[in-house]
Amino acid sequence: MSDSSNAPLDLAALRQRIDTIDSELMRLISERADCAQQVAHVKTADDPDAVFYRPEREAQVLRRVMENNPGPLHGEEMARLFREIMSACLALEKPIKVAYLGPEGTFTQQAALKHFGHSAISLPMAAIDEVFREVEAGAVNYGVVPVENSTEGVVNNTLDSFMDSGLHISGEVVLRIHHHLLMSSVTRQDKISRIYSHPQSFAQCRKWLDAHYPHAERVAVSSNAEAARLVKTEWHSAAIAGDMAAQLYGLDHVAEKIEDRPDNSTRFLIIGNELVPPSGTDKTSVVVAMRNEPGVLHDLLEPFHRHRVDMTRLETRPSRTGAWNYVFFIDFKGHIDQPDIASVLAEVRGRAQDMKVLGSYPVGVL
Ligand SMILES: C=C(O[C@@H]1C=C(C(=O)O)C=C[C@H]1O)C(=O)O
Repeated sequence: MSDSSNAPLDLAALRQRIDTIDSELMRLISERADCAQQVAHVKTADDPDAVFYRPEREAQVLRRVMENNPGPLHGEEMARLFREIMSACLALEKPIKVAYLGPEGTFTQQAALKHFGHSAISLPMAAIDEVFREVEAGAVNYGVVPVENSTEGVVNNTLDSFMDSGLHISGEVVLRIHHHLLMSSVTRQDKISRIYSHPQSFAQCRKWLDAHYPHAERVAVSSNAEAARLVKTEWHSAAIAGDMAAQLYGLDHVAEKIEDRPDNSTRFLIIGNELVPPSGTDKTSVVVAMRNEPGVLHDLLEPFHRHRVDMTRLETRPSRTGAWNYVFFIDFKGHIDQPDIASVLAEVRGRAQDMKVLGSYPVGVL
């Protein structure tokens, strides 16, 4: 390495090796795409209306990639590459159509692309219930909606939409949420007196704002992407939004990663029409209605405890109909096809006024 006269020769040799590897990679990816196409033909031979996309199979592929990854690339990075290869392979048959809580540039769009890859067609919707409606109407294959944030808690609109819907959960995706203070080319950085953002983002950056912009007016808008759009024309305004919105509207960073908690993350759900077979590492979500009587919470939780089922979340929502007094949203590890899970659910159903399985789905891989 000390002999610098060798460097150009080494560089040329290395580049030649990379070119050879790329050709081989291309041949292998094409062979894989050809295989995936053949799988699609097998599926349609059995059933002309077969869905090509298989969430449980994709989760297995990605888990295998992460387990077998030899490095030096990080496992998640390698899985992201395979995520895109699978997405492109699937799109050869028919690109998957996904509705998400818009507008363009939201974290929900970022979650949709993280889950389905960039070959999916993603369509922005104005509200969470519109995402549900679009999937129910069959206009899209899947929907993506936020369900909980590690700092701010549950997204009530999403839980409420499940109460009225027959849709199932077919997946989850967790996204690290980084907020930035952004300005446009017309903003005068020393004169920022108004900051636009979504109320959840303001809440997630409250301490930072109190410390750095205590006197700026905080204007709540319907999404971070909308906030980013607004600052394009206002010289005294800035926006709090994420990378996607910053890129979409060509904004510059005044300050990066201003969220109060470094582990700030949001969990999104994928909603669709089908129940998903087991992938090996799954989660189940149910909604249970109980009478408003003493001891109901204990009655509800006791079977989970006795069967040693690992509960990952419990949310309570007030019922919106007279018949449902208390509504609990419960997430736990396992799949409804497993006998132990089936017996817990049978017991819970016996104690509840009503119970609906929202879905069993692969634990988020990426
Ligand atoms: C190829 C298949 O169909 C689709 C494509 C996949 C892939 O490219 O690996 C995986 C699952 C499906 O979404 C399959 O079911 O195996």
